[in-house]
Amino acid sequence: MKTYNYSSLNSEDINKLVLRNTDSNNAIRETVETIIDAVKKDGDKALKAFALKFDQVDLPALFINKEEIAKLANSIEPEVKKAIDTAYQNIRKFHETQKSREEKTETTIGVTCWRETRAIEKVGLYIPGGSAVLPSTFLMLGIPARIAGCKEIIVCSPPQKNGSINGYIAYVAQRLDIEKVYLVGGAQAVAAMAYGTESITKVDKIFGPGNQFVTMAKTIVQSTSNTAIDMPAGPSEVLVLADETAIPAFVAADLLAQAEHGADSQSILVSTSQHIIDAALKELEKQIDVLPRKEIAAKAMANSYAVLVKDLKEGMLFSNIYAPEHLILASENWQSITADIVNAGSVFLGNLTPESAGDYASGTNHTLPTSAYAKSYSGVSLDSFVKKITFQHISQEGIQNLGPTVEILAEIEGLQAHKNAVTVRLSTKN
Ligand SMILES: NC(=O)c1ccc[n+]([C@@H]2O[C@H](COP(=O)([O-])OP(=O)(O)OC[C@H]3O[C@@H](n4cnc5c(N)ncnc54)[C@H](O)[C@@H]3O)[C@@H](O)[C@H]2O)c1
Ligand SMILES: N[C@H](CO)Cc1c[nH]c[nH+]1
Ligand SMILES: [Zn+2]
Repeated sequence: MKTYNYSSLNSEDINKLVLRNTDSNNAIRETVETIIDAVKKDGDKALKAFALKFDQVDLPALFINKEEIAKLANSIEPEVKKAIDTAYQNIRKFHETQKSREEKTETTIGVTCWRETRAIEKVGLYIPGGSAVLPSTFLMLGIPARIAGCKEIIVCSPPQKNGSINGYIAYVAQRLDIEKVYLVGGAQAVAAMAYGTESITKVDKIFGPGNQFVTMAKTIVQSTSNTAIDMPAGPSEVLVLADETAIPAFVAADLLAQAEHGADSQSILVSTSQHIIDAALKELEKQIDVLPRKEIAAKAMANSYAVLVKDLKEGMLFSNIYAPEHLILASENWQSITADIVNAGSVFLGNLTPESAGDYASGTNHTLPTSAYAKSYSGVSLDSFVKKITFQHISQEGIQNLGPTVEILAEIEGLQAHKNAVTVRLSTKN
């Protein structure tokens, strides 16, 4: 892994360094556009053809129904059920705290304004299942969707080689009371949920992470259909900011945890200490050797780097430009620097807080913005599944009070009909 010295980098170097290798990938865009067009034209037939092409599965049916879900869910080990239940409870507890109720405000005499929350009616959840099946992502998306009260929840996940879903996905589906899981992956799943097919309902908003094909498809459909997306949540990434109080074995483990997601993942180490960088890289060589997904992790690490900085403040400057999906503060001094965090999807504080805890079971959501989108997007939360509608009521006293102001403003914009809508009320006493 290459090490850069922050003091010898100019701003152009830094801007190049923080670019993800997934950015502006025209080949992927072309592939995805072709897939979207085929789904729009041929619906379910295209979905089956893509399952054969990309997942090597000849699907007799496009979905697994409730009875099949129950059978598969029954087959899983009791200790896994217990672990899923624990994660479910913690994620539910944290997301329940996000329910908010806003006060009504009288902005001026007789004029009352407020907002009310309504669930998005139809949502589509994408559960990745290419190189690893992620039931944890199903929990992260399904729990807030249920708390919000979404009426229809469509779930798509790539078919496994046996043309089904695994028992862990089925158990989560059962816990969330999901009727069907569609055996559709990749860009074609996103297109199906954005445009609808014979068997998949068009949804109002699509949620979920995925590989470059999934993320590109989400980016395209949000501007070509009236279906919204949560955010671009692509290949996983982590930035570990470590000082001399970091523990090299922990740092190495955290870098590898995100690297094993995919060859296009990225793990960045920023440290105030050359000794910590050297020791963490040595540890990494040891730890990577025993990983079942070591080839994938090695490719991701080849696409990663370290940066030597003079202190935590300088490290945070770099981190804010990189805007990582996950930021780990591997330091006993983490309290001294949290106020400087501006851009990050989710933050893990101190040497004993592994990022994996947030991936699975601490309670926070693991569906997070990647590729520097943490500069402008938040991760998935209860808010992602609701809309906030504004309301207002104006009384007799209120229209007399506010009306003249509206009349003047409408006048200067040359919008006479707007002005009249007030004037007719001012002249009519109820
Ligand atoms: N940002 C987040 O919050 C977050 C959370 C979890 C996972 N992730 C990321 O999600 C990703 C999951 O990726 P994955 O590949 O394992 O699963 P995936 O489900 O996203 O993608 C698998 C699908 O991709 C399609 N595909 C594969 N090769 C293709 C090709 N050549 N052309 C067109 N389509 C093709 C297939 O339809 C396949 O079913 C990883 O990169 C992981 O890092 C991100
Ligand atoms: N780290 C991923 C988000 O980038 C989420 C995940 C799911 N399973 C394990 N990890
Ligand atoms: Zn992970």
